[in-house]
Amino acid sequence: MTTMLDTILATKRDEVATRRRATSLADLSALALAQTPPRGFRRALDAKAATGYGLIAEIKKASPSKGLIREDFDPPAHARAYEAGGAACLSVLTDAPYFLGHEDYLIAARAACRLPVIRKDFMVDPWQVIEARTIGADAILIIVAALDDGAMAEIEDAAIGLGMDVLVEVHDADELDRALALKSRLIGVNNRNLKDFTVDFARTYELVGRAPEGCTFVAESGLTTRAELDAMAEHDIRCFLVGESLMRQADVEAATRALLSPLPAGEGGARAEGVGG
Ligand SMILES: O=P(O)(O)OC[C@@H](O)[C@@H](O)c1c[nH]c2ccccc12
Repeated sequence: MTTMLDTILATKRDEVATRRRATSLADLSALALAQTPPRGFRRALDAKAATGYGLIAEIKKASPSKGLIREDFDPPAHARAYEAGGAACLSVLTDAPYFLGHEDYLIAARAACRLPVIRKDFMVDPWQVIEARTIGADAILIIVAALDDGAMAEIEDAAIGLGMDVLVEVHDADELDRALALKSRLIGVNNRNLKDFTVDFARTYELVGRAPEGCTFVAESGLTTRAELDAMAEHDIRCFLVGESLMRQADVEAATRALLSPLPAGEGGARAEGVGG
């Protein structure tokens, strides 16, 4: 069966082949090395998680499963709102065909704030990692389901060589084992199955217990309310990647703050109001 992920990856391979013809590796590498150094992505996330929740807030215009998410899409304004609301890091979708993303959105968002930024795209070739650095990305995503072990290691080494962090995304125990054979200890569990788009928080709960000490563990996708984050925290998960539910709010800054702010004293067991959920 051809899955959505297969389709996206096939398109991505064609796109990368075209881009590779337009710019030589030497030129691209020179551009990457001329950038200011990466902002520490994992460091920023861990710092926030030490005293609260570490949020990777995503700038996302549309998705294959949801269509258009944000009509008045404004990456620099969203970046400033996320930063003011207390996010640790940004994620910016750059895939155009399926997510209506663009490299320029990442450039504009990063320039508008001081947060580290992950390029959220489908990496199939180390060439894309160098390209990500030329637009300023501080981190990249490796989707374990999309790559064989050799390709994952090559892509990770390219990122490490440029001083970038790598978020390694898994959705089952086999993928987690393959992720842990890499060097990065920043692991994301995608609650959304990229093959059929179903969301299941149980995935995160199952896998967090299998991650060794010293991992930064990020729950990704489908998160909407403060109560959901608090439930995850009971399983020791303190880092989250949230896109759609924040992007649908008129006041992104207030919604981000509401998601992250501590519960008022005395409300211990009762859950605070969520955003949009
Ligand atoms: O918008 P959501 O449901 O909050 O999810 C954000 C993020 O986890 C999701 O966009 C995502 C996770 N992994 C990905 C891989 C590719 C594209 C997108 C994603």
